[in-house]
Amino acid sequence: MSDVPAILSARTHMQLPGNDELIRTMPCPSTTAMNIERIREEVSRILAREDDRLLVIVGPCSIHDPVAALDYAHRLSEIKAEFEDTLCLVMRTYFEKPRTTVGWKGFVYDPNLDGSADMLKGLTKARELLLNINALGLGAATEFLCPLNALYIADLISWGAIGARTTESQTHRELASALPCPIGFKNSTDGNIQVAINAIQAAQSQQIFCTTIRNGKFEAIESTGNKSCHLILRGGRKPNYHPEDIEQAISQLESAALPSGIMVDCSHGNSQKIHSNQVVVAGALCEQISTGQENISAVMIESFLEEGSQKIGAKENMVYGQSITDSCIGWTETCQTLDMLSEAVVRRRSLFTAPHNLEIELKINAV
Ligand SMILES: O=C[C@H](O)[C@H](O)COP(=O)(O)O
Ligand SMILES: C=C(OP(=O)(O)O)C(=O)O
Repeated sequence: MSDVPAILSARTHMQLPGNDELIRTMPCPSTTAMNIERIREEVSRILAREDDRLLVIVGPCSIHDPVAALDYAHRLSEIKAEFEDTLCLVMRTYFEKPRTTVGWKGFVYDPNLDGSADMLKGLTKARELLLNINALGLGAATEFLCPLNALYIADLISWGAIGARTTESQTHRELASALPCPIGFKNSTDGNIQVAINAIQAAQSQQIFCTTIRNGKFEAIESTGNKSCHLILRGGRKPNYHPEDIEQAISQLESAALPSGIMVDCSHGNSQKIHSNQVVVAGALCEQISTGQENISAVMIESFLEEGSQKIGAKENMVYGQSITDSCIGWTETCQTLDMLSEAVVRRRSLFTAPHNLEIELKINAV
């Protein structure tokens, strides 16, 4: 007979190691840790508008196949240097998916895609993939959804999101207040941006909350407060990437005395979940950036090797490098979109620097 009182109506699915135990067996090498720290600082500076480049969080809607994800990471790291002067590229590596009702909850929950829910494998393979991606010198971005799962990977993340469905959650704001990387809060699914602004204020503050970080034991911890938090406009009932939406967001941020560097998500409510619309949204952002909109500091793009999406099916029938959650733009459109964003940054820069030959700068960047 168990001496533990029945607290939850649940039974053990599988035992998991503590986060510190997994990290001890799969440590982050010190050179990688230093690089992650450097990328976090770069990202923070861009969001604080101390660096006029654009942060671009780009990659699949979700990770489901680590081989295809690493393949994508190789491609991204190869073109990263080309854009270094205008764009800071960080790869989306989303291992957990928030669901409107139910559905596949992501790689850490179900890496075999068959409902067997081998979370030990999911957490281990997620960490392995992050170590491999970071070893390429490429930063990784993720959505922090389960506050406990976060503890297994947060040391390998350069930028994190709190999603539209959890921005209003106190638990997530507490977690964000302790996370070691810049965090973006999305507006809610109906388009309310005030909840994200409230979240930024909460996450910037010191918070005391319960978690486990050592030997699987729980403790109350006191966070420092995360000063590098920002707003993500992801659209809602209607898109919110137009100039008047950006102005409205700036005014609400300024009223709350918060820094006004904004990320715009080209997908989700802004694309109305039609992947090709992401290019249209990016084009509209480029128009604003080129004409001097300085508050657009970052964009998010859902992109994978192949455009579109597919349903989970028999392994042999699945398309390599295609999303199994929201549909993504493909690699060719991704490169074209990055070119367009880069050019917009050059044009914006030219508006704020001493007169010079813009055409020459654009040519130099294109080489
Ligand atoms: O980004 C992915 C999805 O938009 C998010 O997980 C919600 O998906 P769902 O509405 O299909 O559950
Ligand atoms: C789920 C996501 O976004 P949102 O929270 O905006 O729906 C996402 O970026 O994968």
